[in-house]
Amino acid sequence: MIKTKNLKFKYKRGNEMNFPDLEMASGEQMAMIGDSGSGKTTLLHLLAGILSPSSGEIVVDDTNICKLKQNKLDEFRGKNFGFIFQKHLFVEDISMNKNLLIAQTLAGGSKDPDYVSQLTEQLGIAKLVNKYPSELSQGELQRFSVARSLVNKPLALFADEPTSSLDDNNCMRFITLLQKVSSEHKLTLLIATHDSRIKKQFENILYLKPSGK
Ligand SMILES: Nc1ncnc2c1ncn2[C@@H]1O[C@H](COP(=O)(O)OP(=O)(O)OP(=O)(O)O)[C@@H](O)[C@H]1O
Repeated sequence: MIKTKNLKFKYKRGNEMNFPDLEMASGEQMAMIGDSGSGKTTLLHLLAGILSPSSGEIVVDDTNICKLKQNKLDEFRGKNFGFIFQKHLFVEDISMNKNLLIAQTLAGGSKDPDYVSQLTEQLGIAKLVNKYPSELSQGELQRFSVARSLVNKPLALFADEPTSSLDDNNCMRFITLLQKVSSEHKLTLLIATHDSRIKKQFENILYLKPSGK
């Protein structure tokens, strides 16, 4: 469960943003829609504990993450959240398999090659694990991004504009993949987007108005 209350945030040189309260049950899927500048990335970063709110609460299951000290917050984030961004950044001079394995150790856990194999099988990229990032297509890298977001068995997956550079077919294919992964792994899924094609794929939508109000 992810729940926010009276969340406010202000960048050093910006206006205060007020965010609508959010409540997502475990495994729920939601799209966050808003124009450019409405605060989608900011809200995702607040939920993920990358930014701290100026006031308000963010509760994930029984933990108010705003009250965690930095090292505990980093640990909580690594264990419980997966991220997918528009650009898929991987370490260029190691194989995809190693990229996935370091994502496990960076989050403070130990390497679990069996789970990595299981995920790459499930996502149809098992044959590509010994390739390097520069040898893969954007679509393949995107699947590896999904694999990487799942390697630590998170509770929630946050995706920031994951489809804005995709054509219609690939957009729908990717959203369907994220929804399938979310259902199979019982992951809470929140996708931030201004891509109107995504809207009809979700029953639950959080609308952000400019400046978060
Ligand atoms: N580091 C920063 N310092 C100051 N203002 C910022 C910073 N990052 C974002 N902003 C401002 O905060 C507001 C919300 O930005 P945010 O990136 O969250 O919006 P968004 O809805 O994700 O936009 P987009 O769809 O264009 O990615 C915008 O007005 C933006 O200019």
